[in-house]
Amino acid sequence: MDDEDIPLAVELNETPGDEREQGEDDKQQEKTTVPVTIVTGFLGAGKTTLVKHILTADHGYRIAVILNEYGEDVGIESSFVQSEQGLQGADGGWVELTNGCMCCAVKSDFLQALESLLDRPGGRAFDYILIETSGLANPGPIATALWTDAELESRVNLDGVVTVVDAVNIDRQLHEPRQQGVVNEAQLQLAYADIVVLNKLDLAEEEALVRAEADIRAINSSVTIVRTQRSTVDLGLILNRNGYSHKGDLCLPPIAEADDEAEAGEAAQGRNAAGAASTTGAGAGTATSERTSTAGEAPSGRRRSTGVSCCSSRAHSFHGKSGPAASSIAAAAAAAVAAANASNGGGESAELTPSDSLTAAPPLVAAAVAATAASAPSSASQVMLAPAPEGGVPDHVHDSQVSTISLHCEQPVDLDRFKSWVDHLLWDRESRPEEIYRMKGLLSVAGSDKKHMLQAVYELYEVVSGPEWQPGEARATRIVLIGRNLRPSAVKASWASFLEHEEGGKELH
Ligand SMILES: Nc1nc2c(ncn2[C@@H]2O[C@H](COP(=O)(O)OP(=O)(O)OP(=O)(O)O)[C@@H](O)[C@H]2O)c(=O)[nH]1
Repeated sequence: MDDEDIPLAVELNETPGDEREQGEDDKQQEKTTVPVTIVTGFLGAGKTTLVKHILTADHGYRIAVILNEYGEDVGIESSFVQSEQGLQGADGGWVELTNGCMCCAVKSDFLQALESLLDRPGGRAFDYILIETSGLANPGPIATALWTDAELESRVNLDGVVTVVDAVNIDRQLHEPRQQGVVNEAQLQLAYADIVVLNKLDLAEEEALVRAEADIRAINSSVTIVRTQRSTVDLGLILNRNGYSHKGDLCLPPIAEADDEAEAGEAAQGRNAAGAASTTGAGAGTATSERTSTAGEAPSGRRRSTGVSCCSSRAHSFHGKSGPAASSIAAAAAAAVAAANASNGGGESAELTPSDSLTAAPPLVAAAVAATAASAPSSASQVMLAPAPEGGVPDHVHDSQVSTISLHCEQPVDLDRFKSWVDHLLWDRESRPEEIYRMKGLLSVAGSDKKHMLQAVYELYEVVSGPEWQPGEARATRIVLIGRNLRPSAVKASWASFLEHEEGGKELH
């Protein structure tokens, strides 16, 4: 034997009989079950872009995709996915795409969608399942459920967790402190990752990419990281990883087995999908957006404010604390983070308190969408979002909470005016408390028969035109905003004022 060869402690052909039988049983079971990959990642990282890539790539699989959609507005993005892929007919929420793949958009109940998929008449006419979580979701509960639900487990096998990371924004996302007892979701998503797709290479400097990789490894040192643009990843790296094929020898942090924890996770999942996943600590966020009236052009042709500074700070470590009521899922994430702490040895950064991230959900701020048109201003000069009143955030928004606001109108919008409205909303932030993480919208644009899609991630946004509206399809504009310190009345008032000047009067929902 060459000196450099590492001797094997156990010869490969010496596997004891029992173990071999067990291994064969496992393999047999895997053959008869359908692999499931969970695609997670923070808001706007590129999860849906990855799903679209998978749905259109030449892999020969018939893939069923369960897409997450925000709160009340199921359908904004899936409407585009379906139109791009060709719609063949809907069945119980499931839509068959022309390439043999299927997709279904749900608000939060992934497991119910999974069951409905597995129970479809005609059997399992697909050989792979993808589940895309909400950008604010902790992927732990769904991973846990796939492991612990006996009924499901006999029909599917968890193949892996793919976490998509926005290379431009990961720094601020990871270092946003949360209220005591709540784990930052971006950190959890990394803690559970088997593979990280470090996306948006075209927008990030090499230095930022290296920093991002170091931060990712500080949380999850064993994860594989692949750099991508437009989430275009070699599918061999993310599908059929068999990451969980040897039970009891997980490459993930250990996952809870108790039913009650799965239920707690379900609650958390629903809460997240409803758009009010967590509360955050005061003063959170390192995002900086200088006030500017000049739009710059991002490399992709997107609009962004010229004064935006991304990836401005680098924290050197995370401080894990475990608490008495720690769920094992939270503890698992904490363990991953704590391991990073140990290796980093301290330093200044956000406080992380992972002890009870899955305990009682905070009050849903989504209810804030109940703000009424009565608060709408009457003059065009008030289209702008008002600054925060003296003394900080108004009382109807709890400080630092993440929430969702939905906007809607029936009449077509003027595209240029709409963009000006978005410019203002995202860029003119001086003295306003709102921090908008994400916007998505399906637009009905005046003078166009095509659907338009608004996509915004922090300050960067684009509006792209897509397929034509189908005959009989209700043309309307729907927008969702997710962010922190959102003041529904101010946002709704701004929207109402924008609509007031659109032809056909205004309509506010
Ligand atoms: N420039 C650039 N834009 C990208 C890249 N990947 C995705 N995007 C854009 O980023 C925006 C968000 O992408 P999505 O795939 O919708 O992100 P997501 O993670 O599904 O977002 P949520 O569902 O809101 O959490 C879209 O406008 C994409 O076109 C990339 O590599 N480069």
